Amino acid sequence: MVALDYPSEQEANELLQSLQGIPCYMKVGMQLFYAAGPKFVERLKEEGYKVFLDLKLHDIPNTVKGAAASISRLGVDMFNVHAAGGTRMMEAALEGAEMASAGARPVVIAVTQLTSTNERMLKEELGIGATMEETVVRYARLAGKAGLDGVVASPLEVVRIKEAMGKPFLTITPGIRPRHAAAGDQSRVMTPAEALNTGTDYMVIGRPITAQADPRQALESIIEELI
Ligand SMILES: O=c1ccn([C@@H]2O[C@H](COP(=O)(O)O)[C@@H](O)[C@H]2O)c(=O)[nH]1
Repeated sequence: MVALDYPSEQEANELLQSLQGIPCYMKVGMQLFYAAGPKFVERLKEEGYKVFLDLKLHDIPNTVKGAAASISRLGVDMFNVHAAGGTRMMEAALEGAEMASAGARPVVIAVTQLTSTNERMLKEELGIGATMEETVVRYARLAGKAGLDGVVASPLEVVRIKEAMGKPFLTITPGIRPRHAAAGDQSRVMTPAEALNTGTDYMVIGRPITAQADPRQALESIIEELI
């Protein structure tokens, strides 16, 4: 999955042009969605892209249900909520998605702990006494209980999530960094090859592709590393 983190539709278009013909999911996050709006998402779908709308819903259940319905009407393939919203909120997301989709609803997943969070932040800032792995697995269990299809986590937690939830429960993993790439604000990272070995279902990759002088070449070299 390529993270289209751009401030405008025009810049996203340039990236789409440069990656033409390479089959990958396009992830639209808050930056681009708030700039380009639902129309851009609809256009991606019309052009045949698989779309993950990464808006990380987190609100009271009734509001999330409505937002999930609006998102589902855009025809996206996947969207997410924060597991920290609790099981009732996650169930409401699913209800909204089902209500708005005739037949196949989008895949609905939950963010566990952001991949920018490290163990120190977990303990000292968030006041969570459990380890990162325990916390992520706890959120994965909540998401599974609510009927969601999977979670967003770092590749470091995939093996434990799959052990706890079974293989069909999806893992979507940002925090992917090729060996010489800067980690930036990401704390829990793995290389693409290491992440593949964990059995993750989808890798989300942004700046190691989008911030490079030649994004196509950057993506091709990541794919080569994986085959
Ligand atoms: O825990 C999370 C949840 C979402 N993300 C998103 O993934 C991409 C990662 O981009 P990079 O440039 O490869 O760091 C970005 O859109 C985040 O919003 C995440 O990183 N961690």
